[in-house]
Amino acid sequence: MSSTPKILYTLTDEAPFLATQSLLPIVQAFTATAGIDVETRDISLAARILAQFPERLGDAGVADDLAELGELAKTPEANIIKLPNISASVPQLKAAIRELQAQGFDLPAYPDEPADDAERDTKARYDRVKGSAVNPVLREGNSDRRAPASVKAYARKHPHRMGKWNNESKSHVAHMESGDFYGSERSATIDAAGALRIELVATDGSTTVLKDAVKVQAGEVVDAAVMGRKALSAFIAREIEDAREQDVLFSLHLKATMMKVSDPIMFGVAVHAFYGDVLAKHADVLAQAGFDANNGIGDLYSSIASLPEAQQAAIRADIDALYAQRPGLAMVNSDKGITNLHVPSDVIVDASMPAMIRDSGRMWNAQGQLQDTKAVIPDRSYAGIYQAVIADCRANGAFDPATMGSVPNVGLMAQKAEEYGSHDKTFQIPADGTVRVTDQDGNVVFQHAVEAGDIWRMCQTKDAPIQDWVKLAVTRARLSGTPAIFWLDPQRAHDAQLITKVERYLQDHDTAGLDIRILAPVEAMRESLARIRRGEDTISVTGNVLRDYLTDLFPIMELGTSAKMLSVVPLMAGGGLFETGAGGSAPKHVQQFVEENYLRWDSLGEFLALAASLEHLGETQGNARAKVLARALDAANGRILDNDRSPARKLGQLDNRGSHYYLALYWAQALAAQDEDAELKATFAPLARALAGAEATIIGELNGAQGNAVDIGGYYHPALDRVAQAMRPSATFNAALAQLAH
Ligand SMILES: NC(=O)C1=CN([C@@H]2O[C@H](COP(=O)(O)OP(=O)(O)OC[C@H]3O[C@@H](n4cnc5c(N)ncnc54)[C@H](OP(=O)(O)O)[C@@H]3O)[C@@H](O)[C@H]2O)C=CC1
Ligand SMILES: O=C(O)CCC(=O)C(=O)O
Ligand SMILES: [Mg+2]
Repeated sequence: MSSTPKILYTLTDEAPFLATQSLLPIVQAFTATAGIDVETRDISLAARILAQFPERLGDAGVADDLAELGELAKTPEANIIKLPNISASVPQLKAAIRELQAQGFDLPAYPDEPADDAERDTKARYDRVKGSAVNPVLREGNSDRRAPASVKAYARKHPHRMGKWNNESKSHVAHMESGDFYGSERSATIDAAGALRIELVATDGSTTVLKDAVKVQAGEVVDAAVMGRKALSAFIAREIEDAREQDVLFSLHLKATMMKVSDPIMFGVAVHAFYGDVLAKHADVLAQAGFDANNGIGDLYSSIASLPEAQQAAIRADIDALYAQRPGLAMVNSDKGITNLHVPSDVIVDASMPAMIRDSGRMWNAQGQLQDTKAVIPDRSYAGIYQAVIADCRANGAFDPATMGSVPNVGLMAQKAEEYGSHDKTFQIPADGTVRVTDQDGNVVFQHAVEAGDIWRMCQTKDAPIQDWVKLAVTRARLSGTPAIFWLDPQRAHDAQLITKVERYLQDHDTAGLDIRILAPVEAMRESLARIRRGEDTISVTGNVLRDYLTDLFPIMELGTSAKMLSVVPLMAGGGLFETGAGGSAPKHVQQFVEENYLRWDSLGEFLALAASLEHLGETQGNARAKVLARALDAANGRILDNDRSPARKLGQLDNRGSHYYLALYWAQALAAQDEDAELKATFAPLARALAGAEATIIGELNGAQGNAVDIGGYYHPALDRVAQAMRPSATFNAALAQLAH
C-alpha cells in the first residue's frame, strides 16, 4: 500500500477546468491536514493531443496522463476524481489543433484524407483523441448514479421550473421501422476464449478482412448489426417532409461524440437529406473545398471561406432559398444562426432530449421562439423510451419536481461494454456483399447482407462486468430498499442473451424480499414514470447506452440538471472512480465567463464526488481522518443546499467562486464542530472563525471581480496562470487558506 494516500484529480476542459482553479486549492489545503495528497492529472483535449506527438514536440510535449490513469484504474489503489471533459467531434479537434499551433506547438494539421504513411500515422494519433476517448479508458467498473437524499430533498423544497405540457402538443419522436441496427441485430454468447475475424465478402467474390483477431473471452456476449444507408436516407427524407406538413421543427438527436464512427456518418446522411439540392448543385466546388457532410453544415461555411466572395455568396443564397422549402430546423443558437445540423457534437441525445422534454417538448426555432418539434432518433433500440415520456407528459402534464419520485441507475459499463465499445469494430461498408464474422475454427458466428455505404458494427460485453453489474444492482436494491427493473428487451438479440445471464446470476445473490423485475425498455419506462408520478423510486438497471440516456433524463426532470448527481464507478479491481455529475462541460458557461467574468458552473458534482472519494480512501486505507473529512464535507454539502449557496445564473449574484467560499466555510465549521479528531478540530477552528468573520469582505471581493471581459489566453488550452488569477480574486480568502498550510 502506498505510504502517502493519494487522490488523483483530473484537469479537463471548459467550465469544469475553470472551476477547478478555484476549488482545487481549497481541497488541497483541507486534505493536506489529513496527510492526503491531491495530485492533478491533465486529461484535457489539449493535453491529450500534445501527448500524441512526443518526438515532434520534444520539451514542449506532455506526459500521457490518461494512459497512466487507465492503468491505475485496474489496480486497487485507484482513487480518481474525474471531471467532465470534451469528447471532441472533428470540428472541435481541428479547432483545438489550430489553437495549439497558434500558441507555437509544432503539431501537424489533421489530415482528412491521408495521402501517405506519415499522414496515416498522424490521423491515427488524432483519432485516438477523437470522440469519447477518456471515459472508456477509465471506466473499469460499472456505474452507480443517483441523487443523494439531500439533493433530492432540496429539489423537492425548491422545485425548478418545468415547461407546461398539454395534450395538443405535436411534438413526437420519429424512428425507423426497418433497416436499422435494431432490426438486424444478431447475438451470440462465446463458449471458449478465442479470436473472431470480421470480413467482407463482396458480390464480385473478393474478400476484405475488416478486422482480424478480435479477442473474445469465454462467456462474453458479442453482437453485430447493420444500419442500411438507403433505408436511413429514405427515412430522413420522409421525416423532413412530414415535419414540413405538420409545421413542427425538424431535429436530429444522435450521440456523435460517444458513437464516434457510426453517428457522424448518420449525421452526414441527414445533412445530405436536408441540404441535398444545394450540395448537389455545388458538388464539385464543395468537394474541392474539402467539405465533409459528416462534420455538419457548419463545415460547409468554414470550407467555403477560402473561395472567392461571389462564389461564397451564391452558395449561401442557395441555402437561404432552400430553407423556404424545408421545415424549420431546431436551433442550437438562434441569434447566431447555428442549427441542429451545424456540428455533430452540438446536439447530444442524452442531454438534448431531456432539455426538450423540460421545455414542454419544444425546441428553439430560427426566430428565437420555442416550437413543437419532431425529434428524429433513427434507430429503434432506444428511441421508444423518449416517445413514452412524451406520451406520458401529453396525457398527464409535466412532471412535478416537488413531488416526483426518483429513478437512480445501475449501468453496465465496465470494459467498454456494448455499443460504446464498438468503434474499432464499426465500418462503413465499401461494396455490396456479406459481412461475416468467423471464429478461430472458421465457423460463422453471424453474417449480414450489406450494401455499399451501410454502417456495420460489432459490440462486445464481457461476462465479469455482467456479473458485477447484477451484483451491484442487488446491492443497491438491498441498501436502498427500492424496487429494481432491468431494462432488457426480449425481442432484441443482444438483450435476449443478457436476460439469460441476468436470470442465472441473480441466483448467486440473496434476493429474498427484493422486488427485481425484467421489462423491455418502453414498458420499464412506463412503469417507472407511473411510479415517479406517485412519488415512488425505482432503480433502473440498464446497459451502457440507457445508462447514459437515463442519467441525464431523470436528473434533468427531477433536479433541473444532471450536475447534481452522485456518480460513482466502483472499479472491479477494488479502486474507486468518482465522476462529477452526469452531464458535460457546458460550453455556454465559458462564453459567459470570458464575456463578463461570471461562472455559473455548479460544482456540486465535484463536492459530492470528493466526499465519496474521501470516504473510499478512509475505508480502503483505514484512514480515520479521511472519514472525518468526508463526514464534515457531507454536512457542508447539505448546508450549501439548505442555504442556497449554489451559483446563480446571472451576473451580480453568487457565482461558482462564491459557492466555493461557502463550501470552505461550512466544511471548516463542520470540522471545528466535530469531536472525533481533536487535532483537526484545533486546526480548523481558526479558519472557520476567519472565514465567517470575513464573509462580507470575501463575497465583496469575489463578486466585485465580476462584470468585465477576461482574457484567459485560449479556449482549449488557456493559460493556467491567467485562469488561476481570474478564479481566485479574493485576497482575503486566499490568505486565510494559506494560513492553513502553516
Ligand atoms: N462525462 C463527461 O465527460 C461528459 C462530457 N460531455 C462533453 O460536454 C460537452 C457539452 O455537452 P452537452 O451535451 O452540451 O451537455 P452539458 O451537460 O455540458 O450541458 C447541458 C446543460 O446542462 C447545464 N449544466 C450542465 N452541467 C452543469 C453544471 N455543472 N452547472 C450548471 N449547469 C450545468 C447547462 O445548462 P444551463 O446553464 O442552460 O442550465 C448546460 O448548458 C461536450 O463536449 C461533451 O462531449 C458530455 C457529457 C458527459
Ligand atoms: O464520454 C462522453 O463523451 C460522455 C459520457 C456521458 O455522457 C455519460 O457517461 O453520461
Ligand atoms: Mg451522458
